[in-house]
Amino acid sequence: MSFNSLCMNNLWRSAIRLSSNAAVTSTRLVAIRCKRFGDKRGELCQTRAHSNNTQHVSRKLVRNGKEKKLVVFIEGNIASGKTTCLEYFSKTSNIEVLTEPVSKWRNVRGHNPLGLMYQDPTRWGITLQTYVQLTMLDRHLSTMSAPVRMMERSIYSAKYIFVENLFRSGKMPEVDFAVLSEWFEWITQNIAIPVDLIVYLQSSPQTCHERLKERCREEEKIIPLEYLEAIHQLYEDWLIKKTSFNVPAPVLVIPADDDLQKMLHQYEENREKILAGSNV
Ligand SMILES: Nc1ncnc2c1ncn2[C@@H]1O[C@H](COP(=O)(O)OP(=O)(O)O)[C@@H](O)[C@H]1O
Ligand SMILES: Nc1ccn([C@H]2C[C@H](O)[C@@H](COP(=O)(O)O)O2)c(=O)n1
Repeated sequence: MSFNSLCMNNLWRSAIRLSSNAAVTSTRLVAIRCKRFGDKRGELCQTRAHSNNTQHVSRKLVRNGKEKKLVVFIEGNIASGKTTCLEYFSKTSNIEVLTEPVSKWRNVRGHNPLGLMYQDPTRWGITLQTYVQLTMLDRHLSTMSAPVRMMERSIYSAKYIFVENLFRSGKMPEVDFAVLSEWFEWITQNIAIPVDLIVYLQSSPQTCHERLKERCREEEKIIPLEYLEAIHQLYEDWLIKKTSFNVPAPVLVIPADDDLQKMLHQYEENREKILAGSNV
């Protein structure tokens, strides 16, 4: 038996010994280690780590006949209505909602990297995006407290949309982009980021601009329509055309230009699909 196989066997054995309460955390740790050992069988590792009664069913895991937890990312442009959507679903029992940690981005030990980035993206883009990457990873790896997790954006959109936009628009130096890319690649190659479905709130940049002005977040007052158009295009290429970057889960598109009442109706219509982690 090779050294790697020996280590993998020991890891599985110790993971199975862990209590079921620690299942999510242990799955994560084992998945991380599987990747570190160059093992491509991340899903198999997860299955074995859960328990002897675990079986793998399509993209989901079931344990003792019960469905494993489901993770849904809510993606979309700035002010497209992601937080409002999450607030709506947070009223449902059994759904855990994680909003973006914007308050951290506005205040890290008394500094405001979000505000600094909008004032001078070339100087502070790397600072904000490094912190976004860390705080999003922390969100992804936190222990789930409900069967369904709905999470605002992801480490993927941070890189594929926001970092990419800074770089393409000439506002991020090549060296900063290279360092962030190395970090991102290391993280995504070594750590399993659970996701079952991406819900894309597809709104026009004009609608977002109106809503952004209405929300009136101090740091965002200087955002022009062109910025939202660039973010929109990157989202479309990633999640609709699927021509730019890897899409880590099926995508459910919800048109998001309608007024609040109609949007709530649409969320209700899509509730079953979302809770099933399905885009059909
Ligand atoms: N369907 C809607 N129609 C009109 N205004 C909306 C709608 N959804 C959200 N808003 C408002 O638009 C602003 C941005 O919404 P928010 O949910 O914070 O967006 P995001 O989280 O995507 O940035 C908020 O002031 C919110 O009250
Ligand atoms: N990787 C990221 C993620 C978000 N931002 C900015 C965009 C907004 O000003 C703010 C929060 O976004 P919202 O939830 O309102 O869509 O953070 C960024 O610059 N980089």
